[in-house]
Amino acid sequence: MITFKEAFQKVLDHPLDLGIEIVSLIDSLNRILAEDIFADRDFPPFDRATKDGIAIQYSTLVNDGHTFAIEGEAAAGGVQQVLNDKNNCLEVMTGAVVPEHCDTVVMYEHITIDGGKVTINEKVTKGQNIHYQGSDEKVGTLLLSKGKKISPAEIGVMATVGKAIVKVMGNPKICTIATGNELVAVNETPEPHQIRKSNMLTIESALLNSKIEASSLHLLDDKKEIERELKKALIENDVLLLSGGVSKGKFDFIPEVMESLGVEKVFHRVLQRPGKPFWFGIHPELKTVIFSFPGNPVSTFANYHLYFLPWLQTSWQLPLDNSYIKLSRGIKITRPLTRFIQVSTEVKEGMFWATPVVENGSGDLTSLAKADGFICLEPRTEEYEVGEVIPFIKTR
Ligand SMILES: Nc1nc2c(c(=O)[nH]1)N[C@H]1C(S)=C(S)[C@@H](COP(=O)(O)OP(=O)(O)OC[C@H]3O[C@@H](n4cnc5c(N)ncnc54)[C@H](O)[C@@H]3O)O[C@H]1N2
Ligand code: MOO
Repeated sequence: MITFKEAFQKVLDHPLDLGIEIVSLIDSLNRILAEDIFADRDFPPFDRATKDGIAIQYSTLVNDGHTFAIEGEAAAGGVQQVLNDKNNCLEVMTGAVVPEHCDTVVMYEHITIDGGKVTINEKVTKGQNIHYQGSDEKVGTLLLSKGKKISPAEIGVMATVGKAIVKVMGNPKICTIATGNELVAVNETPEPHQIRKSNMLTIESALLNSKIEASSLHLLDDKKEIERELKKALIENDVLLLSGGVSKGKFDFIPEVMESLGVEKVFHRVLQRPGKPFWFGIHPELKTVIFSFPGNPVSTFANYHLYFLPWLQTSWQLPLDNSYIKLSRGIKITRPLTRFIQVSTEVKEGMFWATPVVENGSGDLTSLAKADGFICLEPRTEEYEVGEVIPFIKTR
């Protein structure tokens, strides 16, 4: 059996080229940007008034007690106005182009208007209340780099530079496959010996967090059916995510069927808990990548986060996330398995701390809802101490 570190590396050694997709701006949310985004003009694109009030020429203020006649008004969305007489002012609205010959804006709260004449009541600084053209970014500046995850903030930036369509990293075509005769649909009432299938809905919803829509299959423990369905699935998809049927049971057909269909086993079984009977392979001609996770719900969930998500990051040519957390309780981990322990997290004195959740093994799927992630503990002779900083895999 190989170690977790070896298995992890082998998975990362088999990335797929997922290409690039072109999507509408709004559909790019939560996708990975596949192009650099530049400023198409100066930001802001003109000297912009930042207050509602009047625009004046500052030099006029040297005459104490000067009052300004109102020449007209400048509204946001209107072309630039011109102040004809420097002794006058123009009313100006936030977002309007600062009128020609004006260099200062005074807000309404600081002036009095009486009979069409304006008196300024507060000290004025030359240039106040103007957001100067190009003071945020100059035309041609790189605003967003390829590889960035697109959040609503990036959508706003791309909208302002006129990106109606966006290049994003391609998604793999994925089929999630549940196996086992004991499984019934969520809307069915299980017989006493049956359970509802939950693993693949967990995985399908996790994929939606990465904006990937997957198809799904349920295979009964019938070798012929498994063979027939997997053959099709291997051709039609880039990735298969399976759950169940990979340990030692008489009906655990997945590894042998995969190999009979020409899938190359990269490894089977890893020195880890949960998730030990994980089977990973690739079809050398079809290039399909197969993650066959152990069926216990915590094992499927753990291995999705431990292996599939880093594989996806690598296929998208992104760096891997490395998170660490402090341990709130001492733990002893003996050889030979790497342990992934479900923890809840809390912030104390500005640091994140992890506390193991109460759980009942890898079949206890209710424990998933108590945890914020897994801590990764390698076996070692000394106990892990309170306050020790350890790797953390976030799951929410
Ligand atoms: N003799 C051995 N037995 C087992 C070993 C072993 O090394 N030797 N490993 C154990 C470990 S660890 C795990 S994990 C499981 C994994 O077994 P399989 O991958 O073959 O999974 P199944 O037997 O099909 O299912 C296990 C368990 O999970 C439930 N399950 C399966 N699919 C779903 C689903 N889609 N939704 C909800 N629950 C699901 C299934 O009903 C079983 O209870 O093997 C141990 N045995
Ligand atoms: O993969 Mo198993 O998770 O150790 O129950």
